Amino acid sequence: MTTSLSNAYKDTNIHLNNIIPLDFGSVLQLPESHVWTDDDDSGQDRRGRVRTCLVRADAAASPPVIDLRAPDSAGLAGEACRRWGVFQVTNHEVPRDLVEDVEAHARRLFQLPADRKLRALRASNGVTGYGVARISPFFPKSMWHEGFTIMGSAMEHAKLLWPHHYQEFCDAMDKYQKKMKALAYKILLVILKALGVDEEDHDKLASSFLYQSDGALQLNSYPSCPNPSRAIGLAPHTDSLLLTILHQNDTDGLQIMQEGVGWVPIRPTPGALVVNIGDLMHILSNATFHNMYHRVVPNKTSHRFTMAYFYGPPADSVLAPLPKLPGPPRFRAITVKEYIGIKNKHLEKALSFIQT
Ligand SMILES: C=C1C[C@]23C[C@@]1(O)CC[C@H]2[C@@]12CCC[C@@](C)(C(=O)O1)[C@H]2[C@@H]3C(=O)O
Ligand SMILES: O=C(O)CCC(=O)C(=O)O
Ligand SMILES: [Fe+2]
Repeated sequence: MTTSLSNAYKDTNIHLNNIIPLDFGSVLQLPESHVWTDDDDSGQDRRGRVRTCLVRADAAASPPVIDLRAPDSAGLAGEACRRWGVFQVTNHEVPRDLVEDVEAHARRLFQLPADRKLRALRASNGVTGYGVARISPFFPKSMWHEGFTIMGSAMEHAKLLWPHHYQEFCDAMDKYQKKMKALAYKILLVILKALGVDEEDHDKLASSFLYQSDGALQLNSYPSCPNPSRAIGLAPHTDSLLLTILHQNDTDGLQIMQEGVGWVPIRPTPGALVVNIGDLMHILSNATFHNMYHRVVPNKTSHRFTMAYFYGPPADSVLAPLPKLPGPPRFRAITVKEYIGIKNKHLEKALSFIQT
């Protein structure tokens, strides 16, 4: 029997219940707790600096936008994963009105008064509900961000937010997670193909844990910020699982670190979804695919809303570099739960603990 993905995050040593998001609606100035300097965002690693190396959008090449119906989508995705660790997809078959509906629900949620949102605060050892990003304890300053995490049904926390009117929210989240799961599976197949896993192998691997992957949905809000050049929306990090599918509203903010170049913005492209490679896919690809190191910066005048769907195998699955790949394996085999445990202790250094 497999253990669900949520199990990988339960009872870890991250305790967030004493860190709560700021009441963004009530502040006119950037509080000292949210002022970042170049040293504050380095976390466990010095690849990132707050603002000093943002490249102009037009000065750098950008990750590609790939049409999922194109016959060469696997080749293009493979190239993008090797070079960037991220690409955008169109023709993904997620209806535009569903995306808009979920975004509208997210807006409604984050616009609730602070005391109402705190009713749904994530429990100290829990995974779901309202609160700050899980990476918060690794950084000395607070982020200009609030989030709401869902795994499966959102009912438990939605009832606390809207005691009589939670059903519509839950239905929209269910519908969106179903669509995301199907899309993530489709993209997983495209990426595996790019790694040389062909259809024949799929039959052999049909019962593999990879194909039993599931997801978590994170609604993110980055309110407009009185002094965005000194604040951070989401501190630099990599996502831990196989891949993440992100919808961003029309407000810029997401940036990826490209070695030797700097922070490159990933601008919202109408109708496209951003797909990025996480740590587990980096392991599976024997480090040939980048696990995208990224951050979010806030905006002076507009409010950024995003929906991130994190996709990964059951907690007790064992992951290792795919055997077909050339070269000696660069990582030892590890369960998803063990990896998340290491990440929750060591953040960006986690991979170095499992290098061979
Ligand atoms: C399934 C998940 C991935 C995530 C932890 C979570 O339970 C939901 C939030 C996700 C997030 C978003 C911000 C960065 C990140 C590293 C974090 O701390 O929370 C990711 C987590 C992850 O990729 O492990
Ligand atoms: O909101 C964004 O643009 C990115 C969100 C993100 O990186 C995350 O939730 O892990
Ligand atoms: Fe992320």
